[in-house]
Amino acid sequence: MADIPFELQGRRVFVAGHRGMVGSALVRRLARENVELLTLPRSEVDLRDQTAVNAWFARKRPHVVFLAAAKVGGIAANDKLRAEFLYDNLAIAANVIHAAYVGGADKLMFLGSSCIYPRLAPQPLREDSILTGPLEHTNEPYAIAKIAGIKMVEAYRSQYGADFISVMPTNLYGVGDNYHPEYSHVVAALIRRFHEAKVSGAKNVVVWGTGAPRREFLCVDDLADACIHLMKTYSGDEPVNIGTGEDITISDFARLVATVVGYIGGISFDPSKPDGTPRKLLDIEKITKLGWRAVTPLAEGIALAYRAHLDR
Ligand SMILES: NC(=O)C1=CN([C@@H]2O[C@H](COP(=O)(O)OP(=O)(O)OC[C@H]3O[C@@H](n4cnc5c(N)ncnc54)[C@H](OP(=O)(O)O)[C@@H]3O)[C@@H](O)[C@H]2O)C=CC1
Ligand SMILES: C[C@H]1O[C@H](OP(=O)(O)OP(=O)(O)OC[C@H]2O[C@@H](n3cnc4c(=O)[nH]c(N)nc43)[C@H](O)[C@@H]2O)[C@@H](O)[C@@H](O)C1=O
Repeated sequence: MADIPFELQGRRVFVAGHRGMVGSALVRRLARENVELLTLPRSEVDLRDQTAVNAWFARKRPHVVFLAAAKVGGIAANDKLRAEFLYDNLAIAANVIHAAYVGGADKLMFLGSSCIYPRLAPQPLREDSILTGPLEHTNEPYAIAKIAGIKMVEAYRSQYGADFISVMPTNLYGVGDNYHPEYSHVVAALIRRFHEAKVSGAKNVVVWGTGAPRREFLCVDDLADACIHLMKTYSGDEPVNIGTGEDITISDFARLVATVVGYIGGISFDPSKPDGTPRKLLDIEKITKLGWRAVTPLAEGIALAYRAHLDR
């Protein structure tokens, strides 16, 4: 088992998914760590391809792996592309975790998600509530694949003594988010919709669902900082939640985004669209005790994400 604190300096660090929102934030944050960064475009190796993944790991032998590659999307993408969310995420997790073990990586971090917890688990969601009840239907395939990744990490730790860990980020937003009109998460969807309404002078913007669900939102640059902190300081079986410890209803959140964007028209709700999990607030006691907390206030983070969206 590696010593704590774990040194990143001078090591070959592979960020899987470096072009994504999380992976690119990790690359920005790692620029302060004096590491040898390894990245791998999907055009070169599709991480679902076991043979290609094994060959790449055998050649490059990364010391450290951040597994931030995944098939990712908002509630509609998860609900409609159920086969892809299950297959892609199972294959990516299985291939990368196993290849990191065979290739002798010193440490690996697997990124799960707050949606792995049971739909009606007690709030705030503690790490030990995993597998204590039924999952939310809209993202069950994604959650099952992520739970398989978490269990691989646990099993490779216990059987092989590999220093692999899992983290559970809450809902993320920020630079590099996906603004697909149907398949994005709520933050990007609302930034885009309110901006387009402001520009066109539309009188109303429709927000999906009832507006009643509660979500916790974390800026991706805070998440990247938490991942580096945990890579250096945490080595344990249980996943670690990464969040702010605060949540907000979707209706209040929609008003906040409208204010940040400068949209002054009406807002209505479409209850024919799914609400998803009623509430997802992470218990952050563990990461707080490990010495980390989020620093970006929500309104400030949304303003930052909006500016980045306009600059694209
Ligand atoms: N966004 C969120 O709100 C949350 C995200 N997470 C987790 O964080 C991680 C990153 O998410 P995020 O950055 O938002 O997602 P993105 O969709 O922004 O990025 C995903 C990355 O994975 C890569 N990828 C996907 N499939 C493959 C494949 N078959 N082969 C190679 N590369 C692939 C993509 O490559 P390409 O650029 O070529 O498409 C992209 O770089 C995921 O594990 C996700 O579960 C957890 C909680 C919340
Ligand atoms: C990160 C997490 O992301 C997914 O879960 P989710 O938390 O439900 O994510 P979401 O951002 O898509 O929605 C949050 C809430 O917001 C409401 N909502 C309103 N209006 C829009 C809207 O326009 N788009 C979207 N997407 N949602 C909207 C929406 O109805 C829901 O009540 C998981 O599938 C899973 O993949 C996962 O890990």
